[in-house]
Amino acid sequence: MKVVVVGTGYVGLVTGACLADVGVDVCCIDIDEHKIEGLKQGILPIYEPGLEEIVVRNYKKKRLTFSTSLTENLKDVEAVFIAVGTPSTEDGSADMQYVIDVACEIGRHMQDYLVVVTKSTVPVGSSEIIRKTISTALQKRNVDIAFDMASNPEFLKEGAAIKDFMSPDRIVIGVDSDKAKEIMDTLYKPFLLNGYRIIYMDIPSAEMTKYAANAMLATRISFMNDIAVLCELTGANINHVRNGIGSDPRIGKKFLYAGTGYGGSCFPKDVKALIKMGMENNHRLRILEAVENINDEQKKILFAKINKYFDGNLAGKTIAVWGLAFKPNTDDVRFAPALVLSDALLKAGAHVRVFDPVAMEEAKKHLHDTVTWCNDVYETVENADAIALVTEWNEFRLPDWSRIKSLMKGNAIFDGRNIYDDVMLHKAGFDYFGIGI
Ligand SMILES: NC(=O)C1=CN([C@@H]2O[C@H](COP(=O)(O)OP(=O)(O)OC[C@H]3O[C@@H](n4cnc5c(N)ncnc54)[C@H](O)[C@@H]3O)[C@@H](O)[C@H]2O)C=CC1
Ligand SMILES: O=C(O)[C@H]1O[C@H](OP(=O)(O)OP(=O)(O)OC[C@H]2O[C@@H](n3ccc(=O)[nH]c3=O)[C@H](O)[C@@H]2O)[C@H](O)[C@@H](O)[C@@H]1O
Repeated sequence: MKVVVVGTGYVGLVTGACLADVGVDVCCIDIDEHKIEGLKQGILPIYEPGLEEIVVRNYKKKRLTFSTSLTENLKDVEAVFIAVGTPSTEDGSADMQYVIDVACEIGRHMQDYLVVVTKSTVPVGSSEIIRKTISTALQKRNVDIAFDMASNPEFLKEGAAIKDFMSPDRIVIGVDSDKAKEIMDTLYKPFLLNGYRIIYMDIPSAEMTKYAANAMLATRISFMNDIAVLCELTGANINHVRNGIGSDPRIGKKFLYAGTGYGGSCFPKDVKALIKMGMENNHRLRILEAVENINDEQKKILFAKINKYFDGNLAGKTIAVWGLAFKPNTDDVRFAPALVLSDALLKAGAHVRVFDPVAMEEAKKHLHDTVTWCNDVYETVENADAIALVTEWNEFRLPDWSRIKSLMKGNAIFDGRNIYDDVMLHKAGFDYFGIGI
């Protein structure tokens, strides 16, 4: 079986590599020549645990190939997965331009029947727009080639993408033809051996399912961040509250962690796009408006705590920032809370010393040059007045606190992810501040 995946980013590369790993003949396409050249040499454009091994193994076996040309790779293909970006436009809606470009290209060059699978996160109705775009291109060529659409939104998490793709909780597929269903069934059967389920539905429902899933998860996070603020004001502890409510199976334990706000390339943009979709349909999604507002506030919370601790006078203070990626196990810094914090600290006149185990190179593209880039946690804390833990990488969990204390000028720790034991740190002589505790 032969498929093409267009867009070789976090989703496209994982999709292509995992399909190749179960025996499918996959060609991954990207317009970024540098990315494609690197991949041919085994250099991955992203950090994702376990991905390199799968990419290299399948490239060597020639089941996985890379190209910048979709045109030359559409022959004998049964499905084309569209996995290009759909970032926010200025008004918050999803930018469909990259997806439409790919649709035009497919219409201009497809030879035989194939299924066009939308894997990018796209607003409801997009598959119809893609279908029309392809049909128009076929009409211009004066050819009559049949094709079907499928919506197959992706639910993987960065940092756990391989496991999420290989053993998914569920695979959602929207189709409106038996032929497309048959092809999607064949492609995904290898991932269903342990009883994992494909949920079939109509195409608009599949498109909406993706947004609703991300919006629900973002809502849980903003809800907990809001309760965390109230915990601090009333003397409760959000960690106990989380344990208390998470034990109710109707609520569940996951995605209840208060922190510095959700970041990443998806929750922020997908919440925005869903709000916009609501407005376009004369329906205000008031819960999501609150979710977004709370998140914007939460991203400022560590700065507010640090600023208060130093009585509003951060000029000349040195702050060590631990973690730059929007979450652990990724180098992705898109909409990362650490960038918001670092910028605010710099603006207030503080010296900012930063370290992240893998996201330093990515962060350099976004962060002001005046931060000091350090090689490890110990270097960041040299003469620091305070530490701000923003990303809960494993290696930040149990550092040598006495060494850290001896290297620091001050003794304040601001724990943006509630990973430290406050009692232990107080005993070790630190002033400790968490979120909602
Ligand atoms: N990052 C994630 O964890 C997840 C992302 N998604 C969705 O998947 C989509 C892709 O997201 P990412 O993989 O993060 O994006 P990304 O930005 O990492 O990768 C997109 C790739 O598409 C390429 N591209 C753009 N236009 C192209 C064209 N015309 N032809 C060929 N390649 C083209 C870009 O050069 C880039 O390499 C988005 O809609 C996103 O919302 C869904 C689930 C998870
Ligand atoms: O559409 C997408 O791109 C993906 O978005 C999220 O995945 P991802 O953004 O990679 O990472 P998450 O683990 O969901 O974390 C997102 C943000 O929420 C924060 N978070 C997460 C969980 C929590 O309890 N509290 C919390 O603040 C994280 O720190 C991070 O900043 C979803 O979890 C995926 O299912 C989805 O496919």
